[in-house]
Amino acid sequence: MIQEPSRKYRPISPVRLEDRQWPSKVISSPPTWLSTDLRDGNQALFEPMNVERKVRMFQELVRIGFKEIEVGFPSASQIDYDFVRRLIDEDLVPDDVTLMVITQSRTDLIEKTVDAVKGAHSAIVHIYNATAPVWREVVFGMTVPEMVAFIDRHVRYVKELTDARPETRWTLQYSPECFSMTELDVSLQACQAAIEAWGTGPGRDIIINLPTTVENATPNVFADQIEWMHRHLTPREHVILCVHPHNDRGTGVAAAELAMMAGAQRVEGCLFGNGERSGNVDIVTLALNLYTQGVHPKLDFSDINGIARIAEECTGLPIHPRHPYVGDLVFTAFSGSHQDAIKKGFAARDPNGVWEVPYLPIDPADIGRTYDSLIRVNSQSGKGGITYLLERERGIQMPRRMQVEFSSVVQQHADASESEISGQQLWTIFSDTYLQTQSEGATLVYYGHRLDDDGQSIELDVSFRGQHHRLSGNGNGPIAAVVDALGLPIRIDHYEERATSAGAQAQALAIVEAAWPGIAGSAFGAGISTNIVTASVLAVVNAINRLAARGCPVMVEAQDATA
Ligand SMILES: CC(=O)SCCNC(=O)CCNC(=O)[C@H](O)C(C)(C)COP(=O)(O)OP(=O)(O)OC[C@H]1O[C@@H](n2cnc3c(N)ncnc32)[C@H](O)[C@@H]1OP(=O)(O)O
Ligand SMILES: CC(C)C(=O)C(=O)O
Ligand SMILES: [Mg+2]
Repeated sequence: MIQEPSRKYRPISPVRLEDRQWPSKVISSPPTWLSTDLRDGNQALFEPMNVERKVRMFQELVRIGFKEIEVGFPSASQIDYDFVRRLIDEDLVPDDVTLMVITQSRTDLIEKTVDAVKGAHSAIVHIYNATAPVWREVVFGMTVPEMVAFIDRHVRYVKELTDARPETRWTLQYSPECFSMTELDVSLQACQAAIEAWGTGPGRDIIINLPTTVENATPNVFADQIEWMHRHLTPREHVILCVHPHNDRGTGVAAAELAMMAGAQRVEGCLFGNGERSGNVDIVTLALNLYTQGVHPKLDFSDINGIARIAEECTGLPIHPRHPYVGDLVFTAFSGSHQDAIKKGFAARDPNGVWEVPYLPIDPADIGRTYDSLIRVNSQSGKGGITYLLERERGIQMPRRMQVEFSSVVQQHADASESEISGQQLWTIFSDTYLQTQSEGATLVYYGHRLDDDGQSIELDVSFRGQHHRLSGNGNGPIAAVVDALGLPIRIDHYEERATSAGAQAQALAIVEAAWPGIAGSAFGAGISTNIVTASVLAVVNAINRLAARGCPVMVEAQDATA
């Protein structure tokens, strides 16, 4: 990089528009969408689509709900020409869908283009020429008046050819390529030339398409340019004002949104931002941005993953995991405070109310995404996410203090492994920590019990240090009876039991927090069984084993030793 980029790069001049209106406008209805996946998108691929892939993409675009689709540059390539013919000849174009075909302003190419859509019920012929100073001077060698005459001549030629084919409903689209780099008065002259040559008026609309062929300014400048054109184009009521943003500065979506606020009625772009260089504007993001503001985009992204897979297959380009709305990770929170807030948001959610789940701009279910990957665990995660995942995967609900304790155990594993902890690994850690507690030399092992009918006295079979013991105890419930039978000075600070699944074969999860007088802190233990008393006994035994691991002097005295 050079030290003084101002020697090499020029900032764009701001538009003099003191009374600009767009900043206080709100987008309340969707634009007309045009997909250029099969043209601008296609001309940007390592390997352009063959006819089969184009048909597949076309059918997907129709399914999504696009009513205007730019299908190619038929005068430039035989594949494009054959593809357009196939759509028409095989009657693959629904009645409410209009094909658009692009051509340079050259008579031979215009002829072939109009010919390519022969027999279509409706068609848009898209004609363009670059209008910005460098192109005028370097590429075309034309003055502004010469360029205006050039546009007039070629639009009249399109009109002549299309007027001769009244069986098709024709619309003209004119694009001053590189509009955002062109002086506004020159763009206006170019567009007015096209508007007049086309005979625009009642029953004969024209689409004026204003591109950021190469995005070159902040989106507010583009919005000013659009509002300026919106105010000056005439007859405005017969002009469909369209924008075609690219994404060279990474602000294609913002440019399109501000342009809609500034008067654009139609937007051209590609699925997932495919397109030349850094892409055309991403129509999926734009549409779902509208949706999350309560405006239905009139495009259907209910199965966004399915659409993504087809787009990837047709273009050969993978979608980034962080791509808005569709990326594999965009509904995933790894970080602790986000996980905590999402978990609480879901718990507090009114299924029929307004969507207000923290950190989730959209309900993933609305676009066919599951809640499965919402929360994933790594070293950045906290108790909220960990407990959410365990509850979702295994139906395990932990009391708050146990959540705190368990999250630090998981944290150690995540730090040590330096990788993500899956739901299965989380379960293994939970199980090793609370269900299969083993401690050197002093491990209690549960073998069985018999509880009397009123649930107040128990006979317990355990082994300790290799010796089997049959112990008996009494209490005002099974837990108290177990503690009594063991004859240990433990205090039960917390006990809870709940089913981890529904149905007759449901497993009960018992959780016990036990403390040993004189030893700081407490220990949790858990037990899982289809029998609720077994689950409770296991939970007590596991809590004791964890206390023993901390140095509590556990000793089980035989009352009635068995062989
Ligand atoms: C920003 C965009 O996305 S615009 C779309 C761009 N897409 C494409 O160009 C893909 C398809 N294009 C092609 O395959 C080829 O350009 C073709 C087949 C159309 C034409 O090929 P060629 O006749 O060999 O011309 P070439 O590609 O070199 O184009 C340059 C010529 O076209 C002229 N030209 C460029 N754009 C235009 C235009 N919009 N209208 C009229 N002439 C134009 C140039 O001035 C140059 O003319 P010159 O030869 O007299 O100097
Ligand atoms: C042909 C035009 C509209 C284009 O694709 C562009 O300028 O980006
Ligand atoms: Mg383009």
